[in-house]
Amino acid sequence: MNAPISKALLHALPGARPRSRSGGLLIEHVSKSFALKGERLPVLDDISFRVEPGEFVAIVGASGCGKSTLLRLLAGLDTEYEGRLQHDGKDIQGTDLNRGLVFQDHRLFPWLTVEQNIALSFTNTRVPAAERRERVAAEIARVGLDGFADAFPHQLSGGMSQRAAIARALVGKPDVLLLDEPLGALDALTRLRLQQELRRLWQEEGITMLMVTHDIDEAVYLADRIVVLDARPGRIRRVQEVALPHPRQRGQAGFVAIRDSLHADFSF
Ligand SMILES: Nc1ncnc2c1ncn2[C@@H]1O[C@H](COP(=O)(O)OP(=O)(O)OP(=O)(O)O)[C@@H](O)[C@H]1O
Repeated sequence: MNAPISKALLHALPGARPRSRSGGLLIEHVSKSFALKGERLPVLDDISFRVEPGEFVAIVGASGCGKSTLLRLLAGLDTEYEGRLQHDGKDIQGTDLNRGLVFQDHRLFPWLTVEQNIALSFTNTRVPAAERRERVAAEIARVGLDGFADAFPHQLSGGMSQRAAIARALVGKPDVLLLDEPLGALDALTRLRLQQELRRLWQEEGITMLMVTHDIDEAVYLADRIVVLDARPGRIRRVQEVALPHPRQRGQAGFVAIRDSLHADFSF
């Protein structure tokens, strides 16, 4: 009989992570337009792709091609669109704690502490107070903010604020994290550090991640697949597979080749 692989050993294997059974997303023939000065402005045109449970997918594309719009639709923040959006086979009809959302700006309330900001995710839920406290403390520890539960946002660095925002999304135990340029406002070193932490979180928890980023290097470092969008209206140009083991080495030939081919998509 084979000995069971310990969790620690499983995580030591390059690219290995717990197999997820939930957290699949279906985006099928999705189109979206906005009304602007009495005219329809088409923003997304016939977008179709799947995100498998536990997969890390990045979306890249020129400014204004509709990346954030697509993420907002998947979050359930906007329900006016054509086509079909499903999470684990169910139509997305509004926001759900099962789909955590992290934005570029942390959106923490300045008058609330880190702990209180994270606990806000439980608004309108029936989670008992003791369990709330326990889960908030666990997430604070998980994102490395031990000792800062009672700090206010102005007492945190940019990176710490983003960690708090990630903890707020995680406390609902989502099986999907929707990340809209979550590291875009950080300095280069903090950004590299948080990229590693996001990767570790993804590998350890098996949460499906769908991340919008302007940073091609970041997309190649993290994602299994990269969806490249064209602009006006947003259409899928191509989907790039990244079959490289983790942790990825940015100077490695395979990494550089994929990064260069993506850069070529955006050279004019
Ligand atoms: N509520 C809105 N009403 C009207 N137009 C909108 C609205 N939200 C977005 N748009 C338009 O939709 C287009 C896509 O916007 P979106 O923010 O999704 O792009 P993006 O790819 O995320 O851009 P960026 O990379 O610059 O963040 C833009 O032309 C924008 O002006």
